[in-house]
Amino acid sequence: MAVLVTGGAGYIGSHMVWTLLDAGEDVVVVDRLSSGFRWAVAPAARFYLGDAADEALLQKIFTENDIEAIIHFAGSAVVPVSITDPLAYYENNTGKTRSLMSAAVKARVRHFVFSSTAAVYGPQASSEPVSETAPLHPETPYGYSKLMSELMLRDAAAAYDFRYVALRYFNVAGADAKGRTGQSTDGATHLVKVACEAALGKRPQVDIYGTDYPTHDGTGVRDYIHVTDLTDAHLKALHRLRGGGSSLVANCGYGMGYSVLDVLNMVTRVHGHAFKIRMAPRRPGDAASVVADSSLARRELSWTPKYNCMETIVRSSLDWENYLGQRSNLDLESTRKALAASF
Ligand SMILES: NC(=O)c1ccc[n+]([C@@H]2O[C@H](COP(=O)([O-])OP(=O)(O)OC[C@H]3O[C@@H](n4cnc5c(N)ncnc54)[C@H](O)[C@@H]3O)[C@@H](O)[C@H]2O)c1
Ligand SMILES: O=c1ccn([C@@H]2O[C@H](COP(=O)(O)OP(=O)(O)O[C@H]3O[C@H](CO)[C@@H](O)[C@H](O)[C@H]3O)[C@@H](O)[C@H]2O)c(=O)[nH]1
Repeated sequence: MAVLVTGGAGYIGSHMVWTLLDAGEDVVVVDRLSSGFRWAVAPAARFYLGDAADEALLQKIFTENDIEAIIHFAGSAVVPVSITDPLAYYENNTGKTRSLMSAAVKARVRHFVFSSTAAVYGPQASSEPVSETAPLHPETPYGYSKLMSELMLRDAAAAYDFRYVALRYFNVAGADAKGRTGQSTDGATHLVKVACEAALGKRPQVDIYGTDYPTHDGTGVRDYIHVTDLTDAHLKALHRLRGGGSSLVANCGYGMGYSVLDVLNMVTRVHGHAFKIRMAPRRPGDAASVVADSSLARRELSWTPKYNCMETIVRSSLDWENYLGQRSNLDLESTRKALAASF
């Protein structure tokens, strides 16, 4: 029996593949490499290049492998782009999730774990910490594209022999403790990645988007979760579904809020050198503070985070950024091309 990981060449998906392999699972990946990298996929996983909604490709994957569960990461994840190009987000995040679910139901794949997001709550999430029963008012097409997928999962589970766990991620950061993978996307917008790049001289500075929020220092507060704790929650979700547990929607965060300045100070401290910081206006769609009530995931999934420490998150991110810097762009590019040519 194998687990199909869609988007397994991306940031979170590539960590999921290692978490599954470390747990002795048989892993199959499908990824179209729009933002992921072939070299990021652990060699022991079987890789299919293509779209996670391509019916013929999925049919081939289901025929060639005994897929028992799907963990679905493939999607578009840059929130501001979802505002300028909403239809692309509804297509890739909602329409293609529907196609994948339909193929799963037809092939009798009964277990599905889905990448959802804290963005489903919207800006009123400021009354912290936010639990799963909070009103769902996404501020962006990205949040709606994920919420609509959650609703499809709910209805599919009511109608078919199909169960799911949707995990609403808060701010994912950090890299594999063994240095096997990390966040490699060019032009990333996530704060921890941006700050690590600036610390290592890959960017001229970090802009702080808003200094007048009603938070302890005026900058935005978020709940940063280490990517390996997140993938461990997915593994626990898989165990729940296999054990006959009911479908579940649960937050994944630590319940600890850090401001932008807190994060930048930690990067400076761990790195050992200051880097340039610039005050900038608020970014559209940003909430003042978003912190998880994660008691449901801890209870229902028996999930106990192991890396819930900002210093650990930042250290692993800096280690990965250093590693990327040591491998020249040429090296990464030629690895990528050579692998792509082999398909
Ligand atoms: N990073 C975060 O903070 C965060 C927070 C909440 C939710 N999420 C969700 O988690 C998932 C993974 O995010 P990530 O940060 O790893 O992003 P990522 O861009 O690094 O990974 C996405 C992967 O999916 C692939 N992909 C995209 N569309 C595809 C398609 N139609 N078919 C096949 N492959 C496709 C990309 O090539 C990439 O490898 C996304 O669904 C995202 O919305 C991320
Ligand atoms: O260069 C930067 C980048 C970010 N920020 C601030 O840092 C905080 C975190 O921003 P970012 O890392 O971009 O994450 P979010 O906008 O909070 O969104 C993330 O977290 C959401 C869940 O809460 C996910 O759904 C999204 O995919 C993911 O991008 C916010 O206050 C931003 O305004 C800056 O000040 N400067």
